Amino acid sequence: MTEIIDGNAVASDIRDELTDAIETLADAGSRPGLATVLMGDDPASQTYVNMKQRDCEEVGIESHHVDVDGDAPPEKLFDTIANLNENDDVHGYIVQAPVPDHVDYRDVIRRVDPIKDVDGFHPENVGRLVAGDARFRPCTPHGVQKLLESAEIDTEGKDVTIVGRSDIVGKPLANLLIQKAEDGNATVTVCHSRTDDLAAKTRSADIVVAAAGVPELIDGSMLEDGTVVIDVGVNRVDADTDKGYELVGDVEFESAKAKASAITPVPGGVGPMTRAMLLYNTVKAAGLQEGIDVDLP
Ligand SMILES: Nc1nc2c(c(=O)[nH]1)N[C@@H](CN(C=O)c1ccc(C(=O)N[C@@H](CCC(=O)O)C(=O)O)cc1)CN2
Repeated sequence: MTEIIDGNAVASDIRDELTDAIETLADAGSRPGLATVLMGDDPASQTYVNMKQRDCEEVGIESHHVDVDGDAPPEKLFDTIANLNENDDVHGYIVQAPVPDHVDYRDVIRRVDPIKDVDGFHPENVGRLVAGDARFRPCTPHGVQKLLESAEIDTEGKDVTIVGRSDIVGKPLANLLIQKAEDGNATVTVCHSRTDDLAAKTRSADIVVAAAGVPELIDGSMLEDGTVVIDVGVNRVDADTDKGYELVGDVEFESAKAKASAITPVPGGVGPMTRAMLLYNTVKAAGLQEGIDVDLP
């Protein structure tokens, strides 16, 4: 029987456990604050930002939000960032990606105070992660690690093929999984759009992480029996539904499930974990800035 790894359930457990840490902060007179910044009106980004705010409310994190006009000059976004860096009520914030084409996301990230960079994207935090001393693990890779742990899937000595080399998922996840750590010690192959014979790389893996942003790129014919399949993709494809689209992963679920020993669904797999780990990083940021020790799950 193939195990379906339930990201909604694991994320809910993490939110419950974070509540204790949030109480510790409250006892010491502090309430963690998270701000989301959205430039433009990308519908998927609006959904994610709304969900992040709802998650904050559920666990007792104060949420703030700033909308920046999609046609505004980059300086408008940089001013918003400067204000958030100075705002003591905001312990962490994220600038939702993607930003409009006329803004270079790297210019944005460099301006975020690294201690408030709860996405873990600032070069200082990337450097720390690569050096094995992560301050904030990026939310999706950390969520993938927590999902594997929840399903008791050990990465030690395993061959992991990551399909996708993004700064948000592929690169940081590869770095985390090769680390000398209980949730690392894997042998990692990172594939991308120029990889020759992708199927050979996925077939040779114990664990496949699909994070290419290409709907149903990986199907069962590309997997050996018993592979663990983690699907990071959340793609909106046109469909005859109320919303006019349906959510599809980077994995063709039914054929992959027939081969996999365990698999994450879309929706309800990695997505909710990305949001839960953002709450985790926010609580961690609040503890660091307030000088309060908090127990994190
Ligand atoms: N600043 C950032 N921008 C982006 C990140 C990020 O980590 N930081 N990651 C992705 C998108 N993402 C986070 O914002 C994200 C993706 C998916 C979900 C999610 O909960 N998905 C649900 C379905 C939601 C729906 O109904 O559409 C699921 O998979 O079950 C949350 C966050 C890009 N940008």
